Amino acid sequence: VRSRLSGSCCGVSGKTWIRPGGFDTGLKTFNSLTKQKEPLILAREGVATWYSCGPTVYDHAHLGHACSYVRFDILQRILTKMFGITVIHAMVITDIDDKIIKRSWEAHTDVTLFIYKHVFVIVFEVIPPAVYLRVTDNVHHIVAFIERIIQNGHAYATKEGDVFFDIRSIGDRYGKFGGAADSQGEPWSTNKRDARDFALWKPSKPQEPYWESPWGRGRPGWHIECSTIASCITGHSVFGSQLDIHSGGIDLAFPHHENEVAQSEAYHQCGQWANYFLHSGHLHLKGSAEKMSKSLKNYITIKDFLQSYSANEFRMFCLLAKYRSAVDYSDSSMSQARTSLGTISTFIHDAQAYLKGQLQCLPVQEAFLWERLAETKSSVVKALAEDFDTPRAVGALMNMVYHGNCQLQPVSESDGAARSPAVFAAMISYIRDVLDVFGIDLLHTSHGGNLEGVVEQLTRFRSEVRAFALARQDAPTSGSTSKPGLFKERIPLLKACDTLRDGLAPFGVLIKDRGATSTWEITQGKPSERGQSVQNKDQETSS
Ligand SMILES: Nc1ncnc2c1ncn2[C@@H]1O[C@H](COP(=O)(O)OP(=O)(O)OP(=O)(O)O)[C@@H](O)[C@H]1O
Ligand SMILES: [Zn+2]
Repeated sequence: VRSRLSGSCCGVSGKTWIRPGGFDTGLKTFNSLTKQKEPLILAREGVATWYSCGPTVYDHAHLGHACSYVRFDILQRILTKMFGITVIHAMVITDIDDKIIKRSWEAHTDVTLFIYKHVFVIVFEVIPPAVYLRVTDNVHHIVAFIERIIQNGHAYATKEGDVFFDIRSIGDRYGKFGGAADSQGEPWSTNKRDARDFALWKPSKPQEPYWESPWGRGRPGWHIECSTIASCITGHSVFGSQLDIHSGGIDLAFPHHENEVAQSEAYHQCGQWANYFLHSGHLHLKGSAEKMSKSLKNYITIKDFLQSYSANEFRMFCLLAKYRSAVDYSDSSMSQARTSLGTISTFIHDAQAYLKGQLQCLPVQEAFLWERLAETKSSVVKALAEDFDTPRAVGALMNMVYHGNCQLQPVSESDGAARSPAVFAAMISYIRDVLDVFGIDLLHTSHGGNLEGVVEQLTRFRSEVRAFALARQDAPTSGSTSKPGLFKERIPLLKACDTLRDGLAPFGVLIKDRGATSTWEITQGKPSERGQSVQNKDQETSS
């Protein structure tokens, strides 16, 4: 039940988090500002304003970046598709900073946006933000933002053309993310009033790109772009002085988010700018204490990853750990993700075969399965409402799949036993809905859209040939010594059917012969593994 709560964030001193006024979503989320789970209360009913610091990826995008974007994409999809909350997501594209300048600015300004759109949005199907905003398109707003902070008494210009944020001016409000209040964020400059003061504006060196400003030619500091762009775009207030959710990797909490908060609250003269900070844990190579990172050169590129696994499998890998926790990347964790997806996919295909009457089964405990479905639905919602607990939600789904599988006990002759197609149809639909919330599309394969139709036709043809080859000879006439059995001359046809089945397995097409009928599915694993699993499991017609 959503309710209007009273409360105000302005005029607050110190680091105390103020429960926002607005609409209680009924969800709980871990807030880095309080280091505990809090009720998620939004300023406007059914709408979440969400700002995320954009990528700073200039060359090889690595799996750590994908981990961060896919995890937050999953969270946003849950809010939207499970809880009906419209997410307004704005993202800044950093197209000017020290690293870009070093790499020849002109050539690299749009690389980050290109990578984001092509790698994360297209390959990993991350929903793009409502707006991407380039820093270089917004420098005049950044200048105006800094001017206001100076007017409000929270920043100062030096004669060298720097502008620094004045940390002492906000007293004990600096250090909202805890533990880092004494750290020295940027290199010491004799022009600073306090070692912790950080640059809002930097004078440009010769040969560097620059913009005109009241403090001379220069360019924005690192943190100011986010505060400005989240707060006001083209003269209008986008999120205004209040933002519901701000997200980023845990490495960004200090100093970046700390400084964003200081600047924004100094600009808006409010005590609480962003109400919730969501930080995701890092991706590590298994056994490594360090996160996967460009500078440590301990990364796996997206290109290399896609040689072995699919984007769907990576999403499942992300779902199997909580978004806040650090995760280990390894072949075994990826194979766990692959197995989970494979189990779901096989169940869907088997249940479909049952629906079509291709799979004859023992009578099903239908009421029991309806109960499992209802229980799963409520467990999934509960898990996701509790700080987006995706591993628990996937666990509930897998449990339902397990029970569904247990009830699909194939028999060669059904003898007209009662059938329960509706409950299986409902389970399939529900699984698809949940996977859709998570952004996983089981039908989506790299083979292109027509493969399903081709496999269907091929399997049908093969089934007819097999049925013909499996036909039994008439019972021998009395006095004859020969037994009824297969027509000898048709055995090569049966062998050809086996060869076709085994030959398609390495391409991810898994045909299963079930008595006289056959079912098929398209699997998503690596060719070698798919081949193996088929060889091991399914040799019944050759025997
Ligand atoms: N290993 C990782 N796991 C999860 N998120 C990551 C990882 N590495 C980077 N990110 C996230 O990706 C975004 C871009 O990070 P960044 O460009 O700093 O990557 P990086 O490889 O760590 O680079 P550098 O080594 O130069 O710091 C940030 O939001 C950051 O939190
Ligand atoms: Zn930022």
